[in-house]
Amino acid sequence: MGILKDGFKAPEDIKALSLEELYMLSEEIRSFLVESVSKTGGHLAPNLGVVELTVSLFNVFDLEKDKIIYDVGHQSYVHKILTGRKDAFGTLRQFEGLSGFPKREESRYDIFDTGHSSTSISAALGIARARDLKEEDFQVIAVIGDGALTGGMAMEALNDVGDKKTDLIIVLNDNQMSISRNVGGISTYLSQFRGDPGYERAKKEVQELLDRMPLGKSINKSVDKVKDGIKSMLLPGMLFENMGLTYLGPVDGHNIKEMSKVLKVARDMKGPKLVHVITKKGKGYVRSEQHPEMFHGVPPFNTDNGKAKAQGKTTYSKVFGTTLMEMAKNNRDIVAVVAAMPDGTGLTGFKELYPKRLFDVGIAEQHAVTLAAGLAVGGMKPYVALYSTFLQRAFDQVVHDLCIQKLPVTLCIDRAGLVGDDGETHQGILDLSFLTPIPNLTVMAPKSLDELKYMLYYSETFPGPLAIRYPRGGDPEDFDLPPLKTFTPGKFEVLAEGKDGYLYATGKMVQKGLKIIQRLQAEGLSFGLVNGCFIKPVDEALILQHLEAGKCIVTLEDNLLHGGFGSMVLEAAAGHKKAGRILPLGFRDTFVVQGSVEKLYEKYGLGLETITARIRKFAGEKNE
Ligand SMILES: Cc1ncc(C[n+]2csc(CCOP(=O)(O)OP(=O)(O)O)c2C)c(N)n1
Ligand SMILES: CC(=O)[C@@H](O)[C@H](O)COP(=O)(O)O
Ligand SMILES: [Mg+2]
Repeated sequence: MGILKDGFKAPEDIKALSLEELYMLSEEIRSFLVESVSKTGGHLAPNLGVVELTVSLFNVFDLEKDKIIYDVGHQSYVHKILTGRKDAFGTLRQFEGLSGFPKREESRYDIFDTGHSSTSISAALGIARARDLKEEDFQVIAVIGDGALTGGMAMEALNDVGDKKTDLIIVLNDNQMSISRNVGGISTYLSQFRGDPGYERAKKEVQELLDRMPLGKSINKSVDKVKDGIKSMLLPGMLFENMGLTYLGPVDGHNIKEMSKVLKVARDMKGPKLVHVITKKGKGYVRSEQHPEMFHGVPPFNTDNGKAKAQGKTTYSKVFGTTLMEMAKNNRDIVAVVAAMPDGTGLTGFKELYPKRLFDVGIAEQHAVTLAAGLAVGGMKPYVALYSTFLQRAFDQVVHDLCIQKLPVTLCIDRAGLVGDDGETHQGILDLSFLTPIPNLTVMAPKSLDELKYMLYYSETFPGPLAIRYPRGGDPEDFDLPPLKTFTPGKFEVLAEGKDGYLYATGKMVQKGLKIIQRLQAEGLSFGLVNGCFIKPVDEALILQHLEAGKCIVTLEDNLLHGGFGSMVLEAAAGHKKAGRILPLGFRDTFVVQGSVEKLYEKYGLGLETITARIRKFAGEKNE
């Protein structure tokens, strides 16, 4: 009889379970996760790794009052299962279904919405300080991975927490993995404490020796310094201790008894504490244990062989990676910078071929951009590959470090537009809005996979900061417009002429635009199609030419309207007497929820039918 299945009304019930039952429950959760995520897709390996850790947290803390904040939140599935949401897993990451991240709107047990990395300690600290000011009584726990700990925000928060001695528990889930293998000094530092028996013995002996040594009062100060130095080298967690936190661990995160013991110590101790937990990402399913990076986030897959159910097609990320490799062969100045996502951005091949010319900086988008600026000053030709949503972190670096100095860095903005399943936190619909106002920055978007290749070739000799944005996934098979091969800033590509008006589309919206003008044609409306390959600068001459000829213009983009492509076209036409004949189409002042991309276009008024109807109506309206 399964614990998860029968009469289990977690989270309160967990405390009534014996140790043996807690392990049984963990196994049931694990099987459920593999079965369920194999059908829906989702973040499997991160969750398999935190099963016992989460069960232990529920075993020790009182979820009716204590507050757990999950960093990134991609590992919150176990928490969701234990807080009454198991039956909703069939809808995971689908439209109107269960979110893949903690959502305050979804459950009172979800304390803080996450999705982007390294926010948990700051948020937890804020909640803890509010608690203290209001003289309330509950525990606050931030659960953060070793990857997320590399993010600047986490470091800023650690600096603060230790200084003010706020009561808080940080559970550091150390699995030596970000999405790929974790990188950097923090990761190396943490790995020293992993169960090397020689190290453990030496550490014990040194500790005993140090304990026997007299204290500073009776002996000169330099002995104390030597003692501290030796301690820093050999005692685990001295980095955190020196920052004012009490370090507890390392503890085996799959051992519920040990975990519960250490968590109780942390619970009952005052001040900021860091519990260092060692786990195995992907634990319990052989394929994800062997390839945690492949099972970090997965599409639906076959549990027998771990293979994805749908065929993988050529993606923009892949074209970016292979083109950059090809360019790098003949240009030794080309270097790539990536923030913990070499696989997602298509740079794995580049990393293997040119390990010295690929800088994976960890989850550190701000640093990535300024590092690239420095590389450019040093005479290199840097390409920074970031997802649109994560570039949001580095706005000031793009302004202050790239654009004021006009440095020839190319920002390769992946996952621009809708990404679908990850929802509000991950949709790439803001980049045009925050990039277009930045002086000295040129912004481009290819209409197809092939065109991305030529834009990258173009970027090689581009003299200043350049951003190229492209979407998640690839092109539909039936799209076969030839790529534009040469580019002039501020010059659009006219793909079809129209008698009644023009549809100006940018990026992959050109593909949709083609279908729309064909539909309009069938209804007797003649609309031309323009590829807005430059979002900044726009083709002012063409815009004015069309307006002067009495044509209406409809713009189409997968970005917010404010500050986006349509906004740029409107601005170019501002003051012109026919400026009223422009209809901008995109996302209007909204965050876009989770769901399949096509479903979301429908919901937000950008489905084929809706756009066609809107253009029909607009074209039918009289000129002022
Ligand atoms: C600001 C930001 N950059 C990048 C990502 C993409 N991302 C999601 S999870 C992850 C790895 C996190 O590693 P870790 O915190 O150790 O968690 P694990 O998956 O190992 O459990 C990355 C890079 C993100 N969510 N937010
Ligand atoms: C949680 C997170 O931020 C990433 O794992 C993200 O979900 C990856 O998205 P892609 O699947 O588009 O690479
Ligand atoms: Mg990790």
